[in-house]
Amino acid sequence: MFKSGQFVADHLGELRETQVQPNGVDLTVDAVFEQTEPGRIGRDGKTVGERRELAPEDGYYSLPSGGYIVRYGEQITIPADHIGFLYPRSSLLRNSCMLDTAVWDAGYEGRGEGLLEVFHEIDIERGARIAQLVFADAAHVDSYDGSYQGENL
Ligand SMILES: O=c1ccn([C@H]2C[C@H](O)[C@@H](COP(=O)(O)OP(=O)(O)OP(=O)(O)O)O2)c(=O)[nH]1
Repeated sequence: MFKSGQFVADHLGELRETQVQPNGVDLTVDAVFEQTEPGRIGRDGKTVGERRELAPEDGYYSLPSGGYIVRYGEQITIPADHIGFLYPRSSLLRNSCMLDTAVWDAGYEGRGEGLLEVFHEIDIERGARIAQLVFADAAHVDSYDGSYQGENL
């Protein structure tokens, strides 16, 4: 079963009232990066490629078509017995953009990241809402203890 937006809000850091939605919590964009060097994914390990942080102009990121890594502004905790899913705000889709996300594991804590795909140039204000995080009940073996634990805190 999916949880209410208020339940999700109770597991996040400081939020604006407008971020709490009926079924989840809207996440904001805190930083945008462009990858500059290749990463590497092997059978036993991985590295994340170098990236450079973009500077907003007058508070806005003007993004030409391409792929960007975004860091969310909220401090996230995925509680035990739950799993998190993140969806793009539909206004992104309606503007020819997409946010790609992975599984948010029980026990994860941090300020996570996602891949913003821009198919048509868009202006996004730093701090604007771009995604919605929802929680569902989930059975799990152990809790998240990977290399991204505690990231960006
Ligand atoms: O879109 C997403 C999805 C998840 N996460 C966070 C929460 C998740 O629990 C953690 C690790 O994700 P995953 O398990 O997919 O990472 P991995 O590539 O398997 O690395 P590791 O084995 O170090 O965890 O990253 C994000 O920041 N963005």
